[in-house]
Amino acid sequence: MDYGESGPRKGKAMDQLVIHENAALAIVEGVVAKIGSHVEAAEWTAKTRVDCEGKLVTPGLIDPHTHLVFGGSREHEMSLKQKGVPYLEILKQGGGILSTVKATRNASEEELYQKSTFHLTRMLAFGVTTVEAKSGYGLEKETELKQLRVANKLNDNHPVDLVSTFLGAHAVPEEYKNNPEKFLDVMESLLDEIKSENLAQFVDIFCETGVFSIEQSRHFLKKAKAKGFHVKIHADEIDPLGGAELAAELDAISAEHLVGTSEEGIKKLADAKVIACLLPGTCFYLGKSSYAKARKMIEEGVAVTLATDFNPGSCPTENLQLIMTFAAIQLKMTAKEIWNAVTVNAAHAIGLGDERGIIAPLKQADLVLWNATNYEYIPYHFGVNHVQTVIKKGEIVYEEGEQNGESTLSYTRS
Ligand SMILES: N=CN[C@@H](CCC(=O)O)C(=O)O
Ligand SMILES: [Zn+2]
Repeated sequence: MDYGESGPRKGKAMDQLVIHENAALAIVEGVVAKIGSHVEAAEWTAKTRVDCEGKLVTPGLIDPHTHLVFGGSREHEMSLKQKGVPYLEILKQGGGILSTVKATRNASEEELYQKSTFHLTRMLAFGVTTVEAKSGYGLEKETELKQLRVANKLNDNHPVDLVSTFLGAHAVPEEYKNNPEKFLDVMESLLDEIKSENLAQFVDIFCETGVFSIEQSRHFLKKAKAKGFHVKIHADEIDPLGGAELAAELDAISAEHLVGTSEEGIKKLADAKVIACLLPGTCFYLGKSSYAKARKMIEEGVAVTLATDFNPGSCPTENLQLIMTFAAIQLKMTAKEIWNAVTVNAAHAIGLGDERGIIAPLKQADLVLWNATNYEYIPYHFGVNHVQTVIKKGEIVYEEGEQNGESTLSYTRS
């Protein structure tokens, strides 16, 4: 991808932050109008003032990889995992993704909408103001479109903005288990309708042993590109098949997981300017001992972003702050690299880098006021929520509650 001059941060630039001390900012009509000192701000006229004294304020967090809309849950898989049954074996036996497919097919659009609202509101409480949401638990026309419609409706009604990704190629359903190519043809046949109704901005595929091969993924994603979609790939998550190399070949906007990616694959990602979307929460939850080689990626000049991968199987958490800690401990990323990963680079990974992800004049006023004095504190003190206030397009949409230490949550959208 060509991002021009103001693209994602990479290499040494990933380890730099612009920090304004004792600063104030003015918001007009949902965008940042100016940044000045708190002394200057005393002269500004404002309808509403938010006191941030002594506190950290950052851009709203952006979660660029989630599977937000799904039916059911998979807590019954925990004991299988504990017995050492591998993730792909559970899938092969008709569980895993396929069990969520059954629950999602059986859920009404309204049920999915209510359930996704609950998860999305929790993400907002953790400081997330923009989310990417994938389909992929339908694996048939009706349910895939149902999932995408739910995500689009959430984008219309919920304060958090959503971008949608069509992941119809997430697994081979039982009906096509002996003919995955035919199944991909069916998913390909949905692309025109998805495009014309603007139901998704991206197309993704799970390129993995026992799911879709490199050849099948190349064929499918080329068709999506020909229809005008940007593409993403679940690449090298379990087995190093060469998904990163394919992402580079296809000029994907991002490649996801990349746990087993080779050094050659990393170089190709850097050359092709594919953003590496790393998901350390998934490695943690699958009990893996190896994680994506973030240090090597940053050294080679790959722009890295981080996401929850929120889904009912391999990473059931809405908490992007927790992922920031995993990135520090397991990926050895610095606090500055982590903040760039979950803000500006995440925005670029979902095509919104021009308008959000940093605090600067004319950028969308999506902000988080933290119960912390400095940016290093958030990945350091883990497992709790540090958010005090979330501002979305200049409006307060979440405030930590004061009663009994519990959070209260309010959101309206004008
Ligand atoms: N690996 C493929 N898809 C998801 C998991 C989906 C699931 O297990 O339900 C992922 O990115 O980890
Ligand atoms: Zn995923």
